[in-house]
This record gives sequence, structure tokens and C-alpha cells, in this order.
Amino acid sequence: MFDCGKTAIIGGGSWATAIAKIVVGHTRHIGWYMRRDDRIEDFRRVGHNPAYLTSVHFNIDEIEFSSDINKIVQNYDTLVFVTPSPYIKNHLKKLKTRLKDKFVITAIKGIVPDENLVCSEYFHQVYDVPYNNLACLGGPSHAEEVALERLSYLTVACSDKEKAEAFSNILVSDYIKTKTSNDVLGIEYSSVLKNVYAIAAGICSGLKFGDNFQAVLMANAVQEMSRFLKAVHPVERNVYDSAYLGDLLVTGYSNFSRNRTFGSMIGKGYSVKSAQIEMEMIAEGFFGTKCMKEINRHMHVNMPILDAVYNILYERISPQIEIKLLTDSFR
Ligand SMILES: NC(=O)C1=CN([C@@H]2O[C@H](COP(=O)(O)OP(=O)(O)OC[C@H]3O[C@@H](n4cnc5c(N)ncnc54)[C@H](OP(=O)(O)O)[C@@H]3O)[C@@H](O)[C@H]2O)C=CC1
Ligand SMILES: O=C(CO)COP(=O)(O)O
Repeated sequence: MFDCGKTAIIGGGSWATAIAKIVVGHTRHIGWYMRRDDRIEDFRRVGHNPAYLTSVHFNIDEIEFSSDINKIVQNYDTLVFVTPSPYIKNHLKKLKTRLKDKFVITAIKGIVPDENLVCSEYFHQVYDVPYNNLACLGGPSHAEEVALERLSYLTVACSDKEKAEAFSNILVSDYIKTKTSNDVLGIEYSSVLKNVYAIAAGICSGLKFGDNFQAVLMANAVQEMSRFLKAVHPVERNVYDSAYLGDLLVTGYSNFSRNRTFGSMIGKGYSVKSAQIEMEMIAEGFFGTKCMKEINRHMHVNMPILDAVYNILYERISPQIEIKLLTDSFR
């Protein structure tokens, strides 16, 4: 059986903190790269992340912190990347250590801006990490709920089944159930798309559409997601599994979702800039929308919801006009 060895978390936000809680609960030791020394100092002093999920307490003796990504990458075998997608390139720029022999897991639900690559492809193409050393972590999982130990289902995908199983075993607990998959690309693309559809759901909510229409929107969104996944990575999958449909629903319906909140502000009439400033946290679907639109220029998949969100966010077409067009096309 494959052994994940020593595991480290790369990133210091809320999902990183939730994953750290899950992993260290099992392994009793983790490495943890965070970009800011002051945050690390405060963390050590108070015993919890000073800025995210502050109710989650850690045994500091079980954590090796560092703001030096090279030190953590050198010392650990399994690396879980959990930074927001727009920042991943900046963190990796500092890397002088080889990644190709590491087991690299991306828990990032976003696409690398400007590159139009999902994270596993980025690690493969730019850092030579072989596909059998690459995994992704999917599933409906708001960090806030994991912090509260509310039952959550995670999916670990890797082309190497043994590796997927080894990491998924590290995650299992009273409040975490896991399953494995080999559909790394499919789960990554669906995680990007569900953010776009959550923005659409937020826009519709901001425009005062009700639950009846939201359900039709989500039903059409899963069909659109399915069409794209079949075109980009045609393997056998069930898009009604929790890593696809489940994550779409939790992001589209939950008040914890940053993407939905961002969309709702746009629907209420905020400009993109003012919504971003007011939110403070990042809605990755904003970047995902542009990347997916560019990718789909070559794929030619019928994606009316993606097109509508793109037109609203990037072409400044009024949400009322775009959503009216969508309502006419839905069944
Ligand atoms: N939150 C959730 O429920 C879930 C999130 N995810 C995914 O996890 C990934 C991480 O998101 P999440 O943990 O929510 O992020 P958060 O919004 O909680 O945290 C943001 C992180 O980004 C860092 N950051 C802010 N500005 C910059 C910058 N300019 N350069 C580099 N780093 C910066 C922050 O560091 P600092 O504090 O030092 O400013 C912080 O560590 C995303 O891809 C998300 O989609 C997946 C499932 C659930
Ligand atoms: O992916 C998530 C839950 O599974 C979090 O979504 P948001 O980034 O919209 O908050």
C-alpha cells in the first residue's frame, strides 16, 4: 500500500485551516507553509489561525510552520496546495525545489489565470509532476462547516488508485467520509464551473428570482457542466456524484459561498469592482469565467450560462438582459 509519508499544507486561508485540522487529527504532525511570519507568530501564540476559522484550535507541537515554501517542500512527501487560484503562481515562483517526486494534491477550486490550465495540468506542464503523482480534492465542503465538524463528503481523485486511497484514508474521521475517483481533470473543471454557476445563482437571487427559478438554473447548470466535461475529458463518470452535482448545489445555494455572494451583489446592481472591494474575500469564479470562456472558444460546447455570466462580468451587459435571454432558453 502506498504511504503518503509526511504531509504538508501549502496556504494559510480557511480551507487550508480546515484541511490542516482534518489531516493533523490523523497524522499528528504536519508541515504548514503560510506566507506571513506575523501570522505564524500569532498562530503559535494563540494556538489557532489568527485570521481564518479562529474557533479551530491546534496543538502547536504537531505543526512545523514556515513562510519558506522551499523548506516545507523539501521536508515533506505529500503536499496539499490550498491557496486561492489567482495566487498560486506567485507562491510557486519562489520554488527552487523539485516538485516532480512529491505527491501533489490540489484542493484549489479554481483555474490558473492567464494560463487557462486547471491546477493539475499546471503542475504537470510547468513543474513536470507526472500524472500518477497528481491528485485533486473535491466535494461539497464549506470550510466553516468542516470547522464545526458537520458531516462532509470529500472525493480524492488520482490516476493511481492506491495513492487516492492512501490520502483518502488520512482524511476519514467521525465527520469526514471519503470516496476515491480517477477523474482528476473532470473534478477540477467541475470545481471551476460550479463557481461560475454559483455566481449565476447569486445574480438571479440579486435580481429577486425565487427558488422555483433557482432550481431550473441548477438543473440546466449540471447539464451544461456535463456537456463540457464530456467534451474536455471523455471518461466514464456520474455527474450526479457529490464531487460534481453536490459541489454545484452547495456553492449555488449556500450563504457561505463567496461566489454566490459576489453574484448576488452584481444582481443587485454593484459594479464588478465595487463588489470585489466590498467582499474582501476572493470569488474565484470571476477569474474562472474568463478562463472557461477562452477554453470554450476552442471547444465550442453549448454553454449559455457561462456565456451569460461572462457577458455580465466582462462585457458589462446588464444582468437583467442576460438573465432574460437565459430564461427564454431554459426548459
Ligand atoms: N473556503 C472554502 O470553504 C473552500 C475553499 N476551497 C478552495 O480553497 C482554495 C483556498 O481558498 P480559501 O482557503 O477559502 O481562501 P481564503 O479566502 O480563506 O484565504 C485567502 C488566502 O489567500 C492569501 N492571500 C491573500 N492575498 C494574497 C496575495 N496577494 N498573494 C498571495 N496570497 C494571498 C491569504 O493570506 P493572508 O491571510 O496572509 O492575507 C489567505 O491565506 C480556493 O481555491 C478555494 O476555492 C475549496 C473548498 C472549500
Ligand atoms: O468550494 C466551496 C465549497 O465546496 C467554496 O465555495 P466559495 O469559494 O464560493 O465559497
